Amino acid sequence: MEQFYTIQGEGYNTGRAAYFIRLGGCDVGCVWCDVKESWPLDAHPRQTLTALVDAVTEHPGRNVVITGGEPLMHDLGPLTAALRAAGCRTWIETSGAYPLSGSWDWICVSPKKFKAPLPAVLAAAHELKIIVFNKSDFAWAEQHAALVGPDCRLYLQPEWSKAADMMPLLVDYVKSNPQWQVSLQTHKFLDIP
Ligand SMILES: C[S@@+](CC[C@H](N)C(=O)[O-])C[C@H]1O[C@@H](n2cnc3c(N)ncnc32)[C@H](O)[C@@H]1O
Ligand SMILES: Nc1nc2[nH]cc(C(=O)O)c2c(=O)[nH]1
Ligand code: SF4
Ligand SMILES: [Mg+2]
Repeated sequence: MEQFYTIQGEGYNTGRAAYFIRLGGCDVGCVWCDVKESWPLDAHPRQTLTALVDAVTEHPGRNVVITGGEPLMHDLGPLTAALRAAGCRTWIETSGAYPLSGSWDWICVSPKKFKAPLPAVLAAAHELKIIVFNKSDFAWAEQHAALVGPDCRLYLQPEWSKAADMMPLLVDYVKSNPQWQVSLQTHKFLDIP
């Protein structure tokens, strides 16, 4: 759908330069999704792997984030193999609702109520990023934290439109439950893609 070289705004890799490849297609249906234009599967132009990798390597950064839409609706084996062959690190942003494909250096799973994450994807996560939209989401976050591996990093990220209301609760929650960290969508404050 789109591609851009920017700074990873969220989660564990916040602040690192990264090339983003946003793949079209998502049927998860989050009411608050900040990229609903990505939902149609076939509305976006197709590109060859060679063209994509060439575009990535025009920039000095070698971190590549595959996002969407829901990127795991596609078989990501060929894309991640081509990126790794070009010396890139492969990172994914996924809801976990579809089976894992591809080879990954960093897997961020952000599970959704609208379409449950698969246990195997949660088990493979390096990072669990829960979007906090209302106060019931803390208990929901703990249910998912029980399903990830022992070394998985745990993040609570406010839903953008509710951030002002939820931040005080989120701060108190992390102070009381320090296994969790706060993640903010810092690119939105920086006004970059
Ligand atoms: C647009 S999604 C694409 C990847 C994948 N479909 C997913 O949901 O993880 C990228 C990240 O943005 C988060 N996100 C989407 N809309 C948001 C919003 N309104 N506020 C905060 N985070 C949001 C998602 O939870 C996910 O972690
Ligand atoms: N800068 C920046 N960081 C991000 N981290 C996750 C994003 C996404 O939409 O997947 C995103 C994004 O859209 N922009
Ligand atoms: S799973 Fe991701 S892309 Fe799909 S609707 Fe939810 S936030 Fe948007
Ligand atoms: Mg985004």
